[in-house]
Amino acid sequence: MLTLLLTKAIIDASSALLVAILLGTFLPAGRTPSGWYAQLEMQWQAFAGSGLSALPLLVAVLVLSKGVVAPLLSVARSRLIDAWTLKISLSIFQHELTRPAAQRSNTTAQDSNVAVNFMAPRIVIGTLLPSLELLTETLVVAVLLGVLLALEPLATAMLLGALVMAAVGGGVLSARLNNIRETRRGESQVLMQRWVADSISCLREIHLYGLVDAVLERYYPVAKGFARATARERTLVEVQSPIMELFFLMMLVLCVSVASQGSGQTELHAIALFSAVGLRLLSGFRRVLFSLQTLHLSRPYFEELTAPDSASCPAQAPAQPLTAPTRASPRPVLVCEELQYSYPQVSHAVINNLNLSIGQGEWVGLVGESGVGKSTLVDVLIGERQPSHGSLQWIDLPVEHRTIGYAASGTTLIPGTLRDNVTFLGCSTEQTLSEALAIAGVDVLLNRLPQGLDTPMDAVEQQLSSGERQRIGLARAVAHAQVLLILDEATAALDQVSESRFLQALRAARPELAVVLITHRLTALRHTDRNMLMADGALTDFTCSVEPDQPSHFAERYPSCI
Ligand SMILES: Nc1ncnc2c1ncn2[C@@H]1O[C@H](COP(=O)(O)OP(=O)(O)OP(=O)(O)O)[C@@H](O)[C@H]1O
Repeated sequence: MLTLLLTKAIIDASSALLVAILLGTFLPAGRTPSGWYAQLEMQWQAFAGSGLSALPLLVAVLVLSKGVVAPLLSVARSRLIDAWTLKISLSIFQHELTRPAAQRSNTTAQDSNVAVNFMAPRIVIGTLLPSLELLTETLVVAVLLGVLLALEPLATAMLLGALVMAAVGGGVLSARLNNIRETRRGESQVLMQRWVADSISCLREIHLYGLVDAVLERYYPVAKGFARATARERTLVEVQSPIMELFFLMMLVLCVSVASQGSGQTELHAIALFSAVGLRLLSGFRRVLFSLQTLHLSRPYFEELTAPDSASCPAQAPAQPLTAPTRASPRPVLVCEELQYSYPQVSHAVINNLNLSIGQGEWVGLVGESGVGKSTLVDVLIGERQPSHGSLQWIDLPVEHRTIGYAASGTTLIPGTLRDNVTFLGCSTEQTLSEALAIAGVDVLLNRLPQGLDTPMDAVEQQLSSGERQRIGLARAVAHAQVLLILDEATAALDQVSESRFLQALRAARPELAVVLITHRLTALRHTDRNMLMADGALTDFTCSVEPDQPSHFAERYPSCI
């Protein structure tokens, strides 16, 4: 990259000199013979032969370098940026996907965290590149300018005239290019942002179902499209820049040649030389400012990237040794003993001395006041958070987390079809898929969709009710659950009859499945085998005879749970 930039800077600087020489050829014959330009001209004649006119050659070299070579170098540079953007984007996304919950900030997917990550590739590219450019271009321009300033004083309204003309022409060109790039880049930008935001909203599912690689694979073409669009945008800008400079220089040539006719001035060539190099200086300053701006913008992101805890993901905790089950019947699949968990920077433990055993096919209801720690417990159960104390043992499970299905109250739909959203980039069989759809009651929605399972969700997402959306989330969880299904207020958007139907259908179709049902709704507890109440970080057995028409018992005892 540095070589490319240096080559381009040298081409630009040489072009400026070439223009100055070209301008010299238009000047009146009465220029000072001892002047530096006359000396230069003599040397050229000695080198090229007196009969050979330098003019066509100089014009050809100038047009070739500014009009062809410089844009080509810009295209090559954009290709490199393309590769960088893609690589940085993927690594940031992978980092975000694999970072343990404890290291994640509290911001949600829609918040600045994602926005910062999304902006990162552009910020990084926009920072590194101008910094390198500064290095090469300001060096060349500063040297040239120093020499020319020593030779001649500043002058001329002609330069201003040329600048005005270039600015007007450039404004028109920029407006047209802006329109083109805005529409092309906008699409991939929206899709990429959506992928990152949605994936971060679904992190629990992605981790549980072991889908980090699958998500990255799907994200790859999106990121590639974005990288290409970004590179294309930069290419347009970069190609525009030398063309604009050429335009400006041509204007300058015109102005000087017209003004010098019969004027008798002898040093116009110096003005021209100064102007040509001055142009480079102007663009150099512009890039210095741009670089400073982007460095300023990107500083918070670099600080986050270089923070000690973001360097890498710690290795997954080794599997706990299997011990004898503590309950004989039903056969336990999960046993937790004396679990403890505190959030960083929070003094009290959200989970404190918590014991829980879940048997195969057993349904456990989990109730408790809002904010008591139910979702935190789920995070600990599914391995998103590591307990600070106690043991958590999965019995006889070869791959401990991929056998758990999980659904929460909110369902994030990922870009793709309904099928993609239920299989969730995994490889569920048609039978598992249709069974999950039927249990969750998505089959009704399915009949309404124009392309059935292959209907792109983008097209119909706005038309889905919150209950229909939740059914898709439930189907996703059921399709992935093999041993345990965790429903964290996952039926809250369904009416009670629909919720009851779903739970009955689930029990009938998947009797082997253990279920943890977290709910604030009393009637759901009719479907569980036993219930636990969470309070002060621990669980206590909770028995209540809950009838649909007699909710008062539970409500009176624990009014805040309803
Ligand atoms: N990332 C976090 N950092 C610090 N504290 C947190 C974090 N996430 C949750 N908490 C706090 O931990 C406690 C338990 O939160 P949790 O979401 O587990 O409760 P909950 O029982 O699931 O609540 P609800 O029924 O409202 O969903 C709350 O006091 C909450 O403010």
